[in-house]
Amino acid sequence: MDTVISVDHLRKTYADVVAVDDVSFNVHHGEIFGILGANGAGKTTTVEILQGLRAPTGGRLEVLGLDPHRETDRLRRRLGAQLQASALPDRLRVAEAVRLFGRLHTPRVDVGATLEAWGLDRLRDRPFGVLSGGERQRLFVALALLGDPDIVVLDELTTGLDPTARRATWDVVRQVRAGGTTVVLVTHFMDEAESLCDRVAVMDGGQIVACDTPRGLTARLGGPVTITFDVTGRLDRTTLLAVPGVDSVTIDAAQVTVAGQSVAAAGVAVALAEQGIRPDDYRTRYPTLEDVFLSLTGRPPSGRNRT
Ligand SMILES: Nc1ncnc2c1ncn2[C@@H]1O[C@H](COP(=O)(O)OP(=O)(O)OP(=O)(O)O)[C@@H](O)[C@H]1O
Repeated sequence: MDTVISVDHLRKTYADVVAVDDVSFNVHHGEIFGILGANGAGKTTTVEILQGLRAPTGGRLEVLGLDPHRETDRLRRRLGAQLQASALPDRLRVAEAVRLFGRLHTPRVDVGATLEAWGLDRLRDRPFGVLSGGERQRLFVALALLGDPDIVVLDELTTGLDPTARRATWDVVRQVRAGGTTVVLVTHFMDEAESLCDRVAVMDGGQIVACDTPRGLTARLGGPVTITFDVTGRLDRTTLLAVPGVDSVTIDAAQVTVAGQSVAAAGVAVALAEQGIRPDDYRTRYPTLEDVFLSLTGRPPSGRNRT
């Protein structure tokens, strides 16, 4: 597995504020690597250092074998970053934006092919100022990908988008990965990290408190699977307790709650069927990244945007 970014004991202070505190991680070629955390966790500072926009106070880092602080110009050709909304004038048309930013790259950018690749051709004559939030983000991703960089950094790409536009933007990010570009995705949305990222670094108070695949994080830290259902007839509690992976069975009037490891989910359904019980409102709740965040930081995430 090729490492394209390596960060080792990175530290960044602003006067008495420790924004990034002894952070280490690697990003592999071709993955979507998420940096997840609440406001002020140190995410943006970390990715700004990766792009050479800020100097680290301490630690070592390499991006595509380059030192971002000392070899910024060489890195800029290989690392794309998303613009802020304020970077484009409202009257600039979509095709003009692609043409304008395309001039910064060699070889020349094929404007028509770029518009088509990102589903922007029907918007080509529309001024930036009238684009919807999702259309703007699609344009920003297209601009960040001009020049075919090896890595792209996307920071809070879906903030303020409605559920449909968010999902469409996720598809655009998957399209970026499918094209072979490594994505570093900064987000404070748990569901975004969970469904989009191959691996996630959870940041809190300037530190990385966990780094793994979303599934690895939830399996390790997310707590038990919970199965709830309603029954009207008699239920043999001991049979359910004997199901492999079941830790507890609680019966409260007609509602039954079973907690256990993920392996228990199928076993409980089978045990009920064997008892001839047809439960109502049968629900299985698997741990989510939100549970992981809670267990790591002791508080719920600030970025709630479940869809
Ligand atoms: N230029 C600066 N001067 C002083 N403190 C700063 C500066 N930039 C960031 N900070 C502080 O560093 C900490 C980390 O900020 P950072 O922007 O990296 O967090 P973040 O995780 O990206 O947050 P958000 O999701 O709100 O953007 C915060 O406490 C912030 O106030």
